[in-house]
Amino acid sequence: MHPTSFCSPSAHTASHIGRHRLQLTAYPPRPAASIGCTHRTTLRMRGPAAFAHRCRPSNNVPHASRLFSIRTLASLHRPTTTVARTVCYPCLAKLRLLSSRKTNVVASYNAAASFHASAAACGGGTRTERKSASHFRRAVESHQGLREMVQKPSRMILSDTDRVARGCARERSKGDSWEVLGVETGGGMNRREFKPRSDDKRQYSRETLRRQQELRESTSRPSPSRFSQRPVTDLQAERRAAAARLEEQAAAAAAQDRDFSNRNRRDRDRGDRDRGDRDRGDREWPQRSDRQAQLRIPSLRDNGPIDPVRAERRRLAEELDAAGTGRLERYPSHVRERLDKDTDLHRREKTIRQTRERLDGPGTSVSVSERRAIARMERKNDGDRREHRGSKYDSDARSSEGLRRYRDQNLDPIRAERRALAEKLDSEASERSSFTRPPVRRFAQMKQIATLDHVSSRTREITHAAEQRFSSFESFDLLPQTVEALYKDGLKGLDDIEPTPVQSLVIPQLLERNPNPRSRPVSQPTSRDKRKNAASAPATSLDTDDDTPFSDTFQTYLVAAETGSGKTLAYVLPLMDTLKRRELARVEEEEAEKFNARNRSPNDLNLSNRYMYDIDSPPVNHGPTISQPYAVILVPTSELVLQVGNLIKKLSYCIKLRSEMISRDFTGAVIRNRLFGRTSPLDIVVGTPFMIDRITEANPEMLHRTSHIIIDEADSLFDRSFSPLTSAIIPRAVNLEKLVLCSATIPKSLDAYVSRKFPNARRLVTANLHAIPRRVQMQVVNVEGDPYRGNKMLACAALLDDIAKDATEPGFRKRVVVFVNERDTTAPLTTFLADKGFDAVEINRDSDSRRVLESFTGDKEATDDDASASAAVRRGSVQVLVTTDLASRGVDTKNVRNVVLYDVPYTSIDFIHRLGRTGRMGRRGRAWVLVDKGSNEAYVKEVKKTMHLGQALI
Ligand SMILES: Nc1ncnc2c1ncn2[C@@H]1O[C@H](COP(=O)(O)OP(=O)(O)OP(=O)(O)O)[C@@H](O)[C@H]1O
Repeated sequence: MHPTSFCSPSAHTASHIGRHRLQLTAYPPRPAASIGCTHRTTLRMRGPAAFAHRCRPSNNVPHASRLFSIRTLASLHRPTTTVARTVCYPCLAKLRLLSSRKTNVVASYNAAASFHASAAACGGGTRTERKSASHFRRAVESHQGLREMVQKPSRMILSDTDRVARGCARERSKGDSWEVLGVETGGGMNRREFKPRSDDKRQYSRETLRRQQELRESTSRPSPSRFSQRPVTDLQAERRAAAARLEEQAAAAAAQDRDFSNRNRRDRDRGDRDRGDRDRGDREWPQRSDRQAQLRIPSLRDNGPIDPVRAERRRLAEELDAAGTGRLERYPSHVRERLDKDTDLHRREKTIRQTRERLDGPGTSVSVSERRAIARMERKNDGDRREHRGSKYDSDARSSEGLRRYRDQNLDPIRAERRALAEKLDSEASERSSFTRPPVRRFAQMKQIATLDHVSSRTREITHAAEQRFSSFESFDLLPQTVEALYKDGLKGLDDIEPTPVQSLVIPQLLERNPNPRSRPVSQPTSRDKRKNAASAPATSLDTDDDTPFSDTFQTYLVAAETGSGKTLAYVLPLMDTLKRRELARVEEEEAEKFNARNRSPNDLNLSNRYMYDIDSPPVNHGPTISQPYAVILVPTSELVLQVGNLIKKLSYCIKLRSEMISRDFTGAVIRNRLFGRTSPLDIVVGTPFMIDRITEANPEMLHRTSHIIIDEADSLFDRSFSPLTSAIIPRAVNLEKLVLCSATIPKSLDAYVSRKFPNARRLVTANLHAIPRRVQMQVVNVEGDPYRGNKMLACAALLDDIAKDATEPGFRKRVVVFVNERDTTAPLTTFLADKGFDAVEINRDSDSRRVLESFTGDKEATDDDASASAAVRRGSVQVLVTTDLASRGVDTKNVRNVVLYDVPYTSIDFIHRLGRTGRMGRRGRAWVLVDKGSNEAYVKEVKKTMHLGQALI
């Protein structure tokens, strides 16, 4: 800013100032504020000589001269009692400057005045003004403070009188005097209040003190437990505390040292050099080495968790140091001897070389005795060298470098030992690959309701490596028809199909290449067996204390991967492939038998026709027999039966297998037709535990040929409500070979149950298990404040309206799933939303969920609505599904981008499953959580933070 903008002096100012040479008095409490001026200045003086001077903006007296005249008047009367009311910023700054420099104040005043005066002249002016300008330049050059001001003009400086007037500071009367509160300069962004400097200083020092205090407190906290999982800063704090302790010790030792030397000096001064006294002093004062031992840096092992490799290293080094101080103060005698000898040899050789050089030099006369001495030295050296021959000493060692290396490697046992240990530790550390800290569990609210099992980072690392191995479905050992079925029907319409992590991990494990697995004879169960089975059928649930493990005649797998990661195909593909291989093997066997029968020799025929009149007894009709599927897939709901059953049916078309679905969606007649009296054998049955349990309870033989049971959504099917049914089905499959438990979450209860009942189960979990993908964005909406004031339904409707309006998914009907906690909420919420113009449907046990879900799981519907459509039309184009957790598990809502959690889920498990309905298979998704005063907002925020960090929920 040009200086003219903050003052309007004239030649009069300079001359005026030049005439009056007054001494500026410093005012101790507020030196700057108490001597300034403004365009509206009032001076008040205490006592009988009270005086007031008022200077209005309209006043023609220039700025600097006013300043000066005020000072003149003030100093003529009683300067120490003068209190100016307000001060404009440039003057304040200058006067601060001046008052802080007590030397030659008059000259400085002149400089300040000329600074004002010449500022106007810079833009051209009268001769006097130009003269002032040169004066000003000189003044600025000589005056550091002014130079700074010119170089850095303040943005807060006022330019015209109106704003100056507006910028006058607020005032407050205090007794009979006026107190300067500060100077306000302008409004808007430039508004700022200047306080007297001394206050700033005090404030600053208080703040600094507070920070220092905090730092001291934090550094002197006790060492944390290894498992308290506090962030790294704690470790740093402890290190600092250790360092502080050390410093204290050092200071104490230094004080003792000083004390000791003072005492010695006193002794010396006293002339007391008696040996006895000195001995006494030595006895009192520990030896130096002991003191050093006392001051040894304490190991950081004692101060919380550090990298174990480093800790071990440090410990060993300390041990060695301690051993070295006591045992080997210097090298052992034999080492010392050897070293001395080496050094002697080296020295002698040097002397010989120098003498020889001297002898060979021109005109040198050497005495006989000298020649003899050299010859003696040479002989001795030769002898020493011969002595060393065969030892490790070689010519290389004669050079200083070689000697050092030789000492390092062979002679210094401490260093050698240290080096060996360091190498050992390094190799051990590299074997252990990398040290990974356990995941930081910093979330208190989540901890309180922690339900999920902890998967170690080591397991995650291993599985992550396994997930990377397969880049295409062809690289698995699948039958060609299986791969073809996948491309043509399973993932129809998708390009660049690659196995997902869970598929890479699971398919190779579940695939079976041996077409002739062990077969066990299946006997028809007697009524006694049935009774026994019924009695032994465990009514186990996750909570029962029945710890009897299931039979270990089959392999158990626990497969867990994040939602929407393709778990269904991960178990369906290897299952169908295995069944197809077995069928092909059976067909081959039968053909071979037929072939053998055709080619039997006549003798064999005679033998078989020996009893030619024997006839087979006619078949006894026992009524229709139940089909015995090779595999059974259990899922919790009839919606999932449809979803999984349809996928298998699609794949079966190419692979040529037979599959059926059984759920309450089908009538009894349909189910009977599907299971009884079939002409062709059944390969796969998909059903709910309820239906399969009822059928197999009456007809246990249905499962006698079953070699594979797959339990999808295993955490649900082993919970309190389903577990008795599920656990009863497993033992009925007497020929079971593989049991696969599949889930997106492993609750602690499931983990404990699997460990108890299937101790040999193999766990196949993906690296990202229990983590909600970052591609799902979650927002928390607090409905308590304006404009909703606790009206959650209104907040939900407003949210849906926003979704309807936004520019996402152009050209398609948007789909939103709204999750509620209680079944009773679905109906009123759906009605409310429908009243507001949304196309809202609910799904509960009584509604036709099949039709409803189809519209949410199918492909996206196109819409003609454009941005200019009315609000009602836009709302109508958003499909809203209001549901409980019924639709939160397994339902493949792959085209849903928006999920609203109307209620905060009770557990992390529900969070994962509900949010898992969006952002499936690498797609993006959005989620909103509505919180009111009854919800645990802190918990929701922790979940959000965890999602943001990409960590697993707990
Ligand atoms: N390799 C693949 N490439 C592309 N899409 C796939 C692949 N595997 C599966 N999908 C598709 O991903 C979607 C989700 O699959 P699926 O339902 O099996 O997930 P999920 O892990 O069982 O989910 P949830 O835990 O919610 O039950 C399905 O639409 C499926 O067709």
